[in-house]
Amino acid sequence: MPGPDASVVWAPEARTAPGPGGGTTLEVLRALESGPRGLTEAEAEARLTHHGENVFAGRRPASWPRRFARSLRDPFTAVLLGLGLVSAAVAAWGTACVIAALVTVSGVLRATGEHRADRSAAALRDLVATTATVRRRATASAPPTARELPVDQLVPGDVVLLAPGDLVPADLRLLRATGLSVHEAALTGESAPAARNAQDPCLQGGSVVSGTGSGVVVATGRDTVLSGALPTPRHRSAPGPFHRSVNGIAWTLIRFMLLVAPLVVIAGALLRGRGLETLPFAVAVAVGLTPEMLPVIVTTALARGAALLARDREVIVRRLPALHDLGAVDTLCVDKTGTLTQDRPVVARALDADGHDDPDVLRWAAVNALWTVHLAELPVPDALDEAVLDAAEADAPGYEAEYEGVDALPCGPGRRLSTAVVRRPGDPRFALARTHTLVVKGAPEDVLDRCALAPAERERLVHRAADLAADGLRVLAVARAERPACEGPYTPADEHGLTFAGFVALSDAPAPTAAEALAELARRGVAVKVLTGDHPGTAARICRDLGLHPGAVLTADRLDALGDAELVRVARRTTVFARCSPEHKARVVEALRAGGRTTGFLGDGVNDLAALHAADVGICPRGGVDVAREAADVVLASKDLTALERAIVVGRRSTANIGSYLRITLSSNVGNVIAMLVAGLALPFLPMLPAQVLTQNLFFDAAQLALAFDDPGREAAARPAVLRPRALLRFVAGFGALNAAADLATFAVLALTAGEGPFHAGWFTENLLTQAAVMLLLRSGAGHAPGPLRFAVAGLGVAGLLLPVSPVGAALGMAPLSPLCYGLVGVVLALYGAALTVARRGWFGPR
Ligand SMILES: Nc1ncnc2c1ncn2[C@@H]1O[C@H](COP(=O)(O)OP(=O)(O)OP(=O)(O)O)[C@@H](O)[C@H]1O
Repeated sequence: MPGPDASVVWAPEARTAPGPGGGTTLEVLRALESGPRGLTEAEAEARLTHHGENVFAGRRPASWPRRFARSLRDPFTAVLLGLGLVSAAVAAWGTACVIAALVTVSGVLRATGEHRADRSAAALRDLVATTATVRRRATASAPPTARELPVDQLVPGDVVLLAPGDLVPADLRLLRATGLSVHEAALTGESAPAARNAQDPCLQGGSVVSGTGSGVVVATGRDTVLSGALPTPRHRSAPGPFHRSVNGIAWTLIRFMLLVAPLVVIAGALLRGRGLETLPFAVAVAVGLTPEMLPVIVTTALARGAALLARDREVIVRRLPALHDLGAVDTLCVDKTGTLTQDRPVVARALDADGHDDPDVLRWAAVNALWTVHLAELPVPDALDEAVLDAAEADAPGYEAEYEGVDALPCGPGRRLSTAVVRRPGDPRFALARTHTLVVKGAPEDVLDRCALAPAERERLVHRAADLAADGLRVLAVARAERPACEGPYTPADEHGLTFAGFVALSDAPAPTAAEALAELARRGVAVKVLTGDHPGTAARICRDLGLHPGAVLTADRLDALGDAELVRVARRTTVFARCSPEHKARVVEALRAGGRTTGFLGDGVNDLAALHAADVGICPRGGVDVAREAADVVLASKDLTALERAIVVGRRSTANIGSYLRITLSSNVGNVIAMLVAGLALPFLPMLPAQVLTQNLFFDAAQLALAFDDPGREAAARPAVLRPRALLRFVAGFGALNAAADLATFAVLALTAGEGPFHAGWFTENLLTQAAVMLLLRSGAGHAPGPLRFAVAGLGVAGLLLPVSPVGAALGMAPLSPLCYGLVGVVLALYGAALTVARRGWFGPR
């Protein structure tokens, strides 16, 4: 039997298939002027200057002009531009110019906002920047040391060490590999991980699923295969809740606008015998409907929320829309270990098959832990192994010297046991003549399945494990087998016919803030589901201790028996899912989403990757493995539910402000449009000239930017916040009708008391003042409006009163109003304000 390094090969002469750095490994190293000991710091620095940073081409932030150009592709802007072209075609230059101004202002604001948001997001991303373990030397003669380095600092020739959960940071040629398997879905679309051996190429973008290895960097940055193959990083294909809502609203409005413009022209022609001269007015009416500031408000509100969360560095939002989606989350899936518990397990008992304390069981568990940690070269020992080793140091001293390791089969995604193959120390020349001992520890069901046991005895032991688990203990079964020493590496097929040794039970105390955070999440309408790899009994007990009613626990084997449709129903009412593999976690998340739940998933391991991708919002603690952090939309400073709950609140508040904007702008705009359509047909002249409509629109838009800075009040964070197109349209229909009534009353009053010029002025004033009132009364917040909002509302009012009597007003075709008209408009406004207050109470309830 070969020694511990049986599967480790460094074969410099071996030839490989073409790939990064063709030729033998030795040739590659020579060409790169490097070696297995890595570069010196000075060499690396010089290469960094020469090759530039190792930044993935698809991740470079877009430039400002590109962002501006992209903002023109937004559906609203496209419609505005279309309307501008129609105006220019009929030589309505005033309308065309104002539309051009609107498009430019909204595009500049949006591009600038996004640019700034992206810059600060990039700075935040740096806080969670992925690092690689690189082997470098201080000087040519110094010994190599492994250290963590931000991935962008890697250069060709660097020697990188790989471990489970690492992202392959650049294109590599592998020098060593121990049971290394790499997932390269981003490159190959292949969902199963592929085994990688020494000399193989290993491409940037892959993620290490299991095993360890080292490789020399052959290409970085733009030169990697991934940069050449994929211009943009892979992301979820289905739109998230945010895009679904915004798209729904946008398309309803666009359909309405496209209907309104021709309707105005046709109605004008049929009822008033007007010709194409109504077209600019029709265009202005359609423009009046457009919430063209929506992208700007969205970016500002979300960027502000994200900045707020990042201030104390507790939560980092990697994709702005994810903040909205976080506020929309109504179901949060978490694991148990490290989230509900502290992940500091301590051995509580070691028992034999009859339930008597037995230090021998601990000793075997420690032999297993010591040699799996050692031989599998795990970057950090698993917490369970560490606990076993700590306990054995005190209670079973001297176990380290009794055996030496031969091979190890560690735990991995979906594998709930570990095996160490050991032998008595001695002269390795006689190794073949002697025996090897397989020492296995792991989940009781999995270990007992591999033991030679009568069914009744197996059943008895399963129950004993369940009893321990019901006390909230984590339970590991320990077993072993003596085998004649053999050649070749051991495989899971060797794990059979074992002799059961006993159980090690470990306690893991609940996380101190978990109970409070769970209660707070429940109060805020978030259903928490626990998806754990652990025993159902342990999970249920921890949940109960934390005040989370576990109900009937669904174990993975029962989950497997359910069809997709059935799982949708069962997942909704189940709180704890136990013995989950990575696939089970992803399947549960998908079932919850299919059942209409907006689902967040908190996970930090390689095991969690599929579920992080499947969720509406993937959440990972900063200490999670690289691949999990890269897959996550939101990164937490620690695996802390309290910080997550705070982030949900901020997400909801941002959404509430976006909702305020949509409610206010749409109900006011729809009211205006209805009134203008009716008045346009009833009056011998156009109720407002196109330039007047567009000017008031410009003022209203500018003022509404302040809504991104509103305080939406406590109510806004009480329930999951989603922009629901239907509810919004109901609101807009009701409040739009009220607004139209106020406008029509103003028309009636002005038509009876004023000529065309004062009529326009009267309506302009009334319009801006009603809009100011709507901003104050229809916002989400109930308390005092914050400074920016008060300032914007006051500005709108002042513009409404002063502009018509100023030279600008005259240039726009307005003439001053008589005091009587002011008085009458004032009465209409007072009545509107009162009606709005009553209607608001009806909609929002008393506040
Ligand atoms: N180092 C280990 N040695 C032996 N068995 C292990 C080891 N680590 C985990 N296991 C077994 O695998 C099971 C699943 O582990 P996994 O890491 O998937 O989930 P977990 O840590 O128990 O729970 P959670 O999913 O809530 O984090 C454990 O309950 C345990 O039985």
